Amino acid sequence: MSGRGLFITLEGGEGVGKSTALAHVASRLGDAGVPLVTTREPGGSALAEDIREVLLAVREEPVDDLAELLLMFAARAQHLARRIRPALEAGQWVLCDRFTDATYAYQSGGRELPARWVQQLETLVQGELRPDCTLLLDAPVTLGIERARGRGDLDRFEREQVAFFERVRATYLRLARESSGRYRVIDAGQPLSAVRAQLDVICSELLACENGDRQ
Ligand SMILES: Nc1ncnc2c1ncn2[C@@H]1O[C@H](COP(=O)(O)OP(=O)(O)OP(=O)(O)O)[C@@H](O)[C@H]1O
Ligand SMILES: Cc1cn([C@H]2C[C@H](O)[C@@H](COP(=O)(O)O)O2)c(=O)[nH]c1=O
Repeated sequence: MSGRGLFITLEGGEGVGKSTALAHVASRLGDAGVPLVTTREPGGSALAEDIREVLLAVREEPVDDLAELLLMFAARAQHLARRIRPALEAGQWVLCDRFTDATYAYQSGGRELPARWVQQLETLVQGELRPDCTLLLDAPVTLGIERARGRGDLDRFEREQVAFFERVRATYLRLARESSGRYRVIDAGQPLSAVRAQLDVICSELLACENGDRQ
């Protein structure tokens, strides 16, 4: 494949099914012969995974909101330098579980930090790079929390109040309306078979676009 690979991100609140969806999309694209890197944020490189541990750990000392925002972007800078940019430049597709839209949703929406701080850091850390396509898995907050709780111990974010997650969800839905060309919203409250069917349609569209570009 020539040229830069596609950069696809998966977003959504807690427990909506992003990891499950990512595995399905990766398998569909892999079957179609797409050279693919799957990864996640915060994390995706050794150092960024260390920062993830720091961010998700439940601790006595309250975490300052600005410190949290800066740690998210520190992890992202490393992830971009070590994994995402090299893969895209080599023509591979990158499928990433969360990216900067999560920072808008959680640190600006959830924590209520100014969105312009996120924008400034986005420009500094990413330059022009933005996802080509973002799959937003959307479901009622209580459903996602129920699914997340079914998995056991809760991390520092999963322990937030319902009102926090309602702000996260509202921010994601606003981003999807404002960037409707890039976003595909999936009703993640449906049974897995229906979610998979929606994902299959999106994969076919992405593959058709990419094949069209190459002809
Ligand atoms: N559409 C669905 N219907 C029912 N259960 C689902 C559905 N999608 C995912 N699940 C289940 O819900 C749980 C959470 O799914 P998953 O880990 O994929 O969510 P996630 O969005 O990646 O969560 P988190 O962001 O909290 O890590 C898993 O047990 C998964 O099997
Ligand atoms: C990238 C990013 C993530 N978060 C939060 C959102 C989640 O609660 C955790 C990551 O864990 P998950 O397994 O993906 O659910 O981190 C955030 O607050 N801001 C971000 O930019």
